[in-house]
Amino acid sequence: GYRKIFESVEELTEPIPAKITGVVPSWLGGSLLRMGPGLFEVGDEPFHHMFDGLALVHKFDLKNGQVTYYRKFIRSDSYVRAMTENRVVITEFGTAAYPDPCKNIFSRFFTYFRGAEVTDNCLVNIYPIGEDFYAVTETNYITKVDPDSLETLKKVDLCKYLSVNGLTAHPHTDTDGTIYNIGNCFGKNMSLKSQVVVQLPSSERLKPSYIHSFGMTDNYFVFVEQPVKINLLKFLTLWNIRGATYMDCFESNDSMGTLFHLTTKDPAGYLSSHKFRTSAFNLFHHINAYEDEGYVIVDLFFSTTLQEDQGKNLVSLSYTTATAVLHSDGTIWLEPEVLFSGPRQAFEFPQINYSQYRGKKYSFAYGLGLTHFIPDRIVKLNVQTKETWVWQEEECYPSEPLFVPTPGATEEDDGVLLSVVVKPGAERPSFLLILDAMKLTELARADVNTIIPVTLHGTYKP
Ligand SMILES: CCCCCCCCCCCCCCCC(=O)OC/C=C(C)/C=C/C=C(C)/C=C/C1=C(C)CCCC1(C)C
Ligand SMILES: [Fe+2]
Repeated sequence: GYRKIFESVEELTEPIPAKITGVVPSWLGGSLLRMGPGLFEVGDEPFHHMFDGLALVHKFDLKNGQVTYYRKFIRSDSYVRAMTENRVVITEFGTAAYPDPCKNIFSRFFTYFRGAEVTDNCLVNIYPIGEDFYAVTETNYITKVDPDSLETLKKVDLCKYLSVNGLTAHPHTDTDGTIYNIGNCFGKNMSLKSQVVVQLPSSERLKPSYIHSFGMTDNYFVFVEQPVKINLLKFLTLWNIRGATYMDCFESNDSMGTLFHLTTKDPAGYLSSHKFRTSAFNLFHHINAYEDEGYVIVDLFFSTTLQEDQGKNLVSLSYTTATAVLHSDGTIWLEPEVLFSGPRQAFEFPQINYSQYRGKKYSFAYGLGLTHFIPDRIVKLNVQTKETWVWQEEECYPSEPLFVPTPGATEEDDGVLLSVVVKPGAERPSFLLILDAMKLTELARADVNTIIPVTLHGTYKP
């Protein structure tokens, strides 16, 4: 059944009404916007990686207890040119584009020397910058989208404002509206066209680490330099080679372990003089980070083999078994406290009550539970007590749950969780699920008569 969420669909010409079961809270008025792949092949050419399909933006509108669903393909260059030429024209993360066989040898020769084009297939996330909404991937191209009509408005090249080769799809928004993000700059000079708060030299100059997200507290940024590396020499040489993709430039450094960098957030940002290290792990998503009693606590999802280290533990916080041991070479070795783990089980795509608890001491993380990489449940985790709650239903494939607080709420988990669930065998095979975030019980579902392919991340626009 889960294969259905990786199959191509058509966009809609107008919003379709959903059939409501249960009661949608009367205060819940707004739009849930989500991004994901929607076309998994072009003509007879398949995309080879599950996150390569062409970007589809989805919207559930909630108003007066009623719900509608709408979706449109983003008119990125990746999409428009694929539709025009009926083949994959721009190389995606794990899918190579081949030169047009109809072009003569001279124009193929010039395409070769112009280099391959960087993808603008913004399927990973959609978030607001001021009043506007941008669909993003991890390259320098972001795409402005009308959140009402879902029309593609314009492609923006961030290289015009910043010296970055790419940046994460997970920026942080501060209480004053400032948006912080982290990107890789492969050249030496950072441009001053936008404010650079802090620069972190890569521990291997020609092999920066892959970064998918970062942590932010009131005063610090947390950057985890993981052993998943982008080999720049491979990147430069492979780029023009037939059949090569971004994925081919990735490699693993088996000896470096993982480095934590702590930097201050003020405009004269500086790096902590301590080097924090731990065993090798692979990281996509930070959950939250905060300061407490002079410590910075960092919660994240990762996969690793844990080690124990001997020495005096510098952590005296009463509520954690995480340790930090000072070594004679001046580095501090970190060992985590495990909040959740299970064989073949993952807890990923984390969300919190972001507007009120980002960077603050908090209790609740919500996420997608996966079994063997198949998303099959929604999980709530109390990161202080390790208590968990689960929502699960037979043959159902949910998406990352977004937390929306009840207006005027005083409790951290007073609100709802919104998740797009696909139930392939059902008469109406997808629904927007609205859960009570406290108990993880169902308040309502809004069934639609179309399959909704996998979505990665999104935003709730009140
Ligand atoms: C929702 C359920 C899905 C089920 C799948 C199971 C997943 C298992 C859990 C894993 C954790 C989730 C990870 C999510 C990762 C994600 O969002 O992936 C999407 C990322 C994309 C499409 C990244 C694209 C990055 C590109 C094109 C980067 C290009 C670059 C380089 C590699 C080096 C040079 C710079 C540049 C051009 C930026
Ligand atoms: Fe992500």
